[in-house]
Amino acid sequence: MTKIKIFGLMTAADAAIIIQAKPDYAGVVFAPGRHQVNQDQARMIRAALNPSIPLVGVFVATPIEEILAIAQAGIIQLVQLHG
Ligand SMILES: O=C(O)c1ccccc1N[C@@H]1O[C@H](COP(=O)(O)O)[C@@H](O)[C@H]1O
Repeated sequence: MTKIKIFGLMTAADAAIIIQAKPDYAGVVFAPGRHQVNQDQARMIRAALNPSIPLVGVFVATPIEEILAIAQAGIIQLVQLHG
């Protein structure tokens, strides 16, 4: 079954729009680039999202301890290791 992820959320306002689209997943990018967010931004996005939409964190060459800390804080529900 096809699943849809909308990624690149950067603000709580983005999350409010995403809720209406009802994707299977939403994604935030912690890797450097134009979509990059920090933990505080990601926490606000998580809080603004519908709880039924899992938030995926995209990481590139990030120390596992940092990824685990973000996941264990409940900011993201899934980890995407990119590259
Ligand atoms: O989109 C980004 O800014 C980004 C930056 C660094 C790593 C991953 C990024 N996005 C994620 O990668 C996929 C797209 O991958 P590809 O371009 O097809 O290789 C996208 O779905 C985001 O999850």
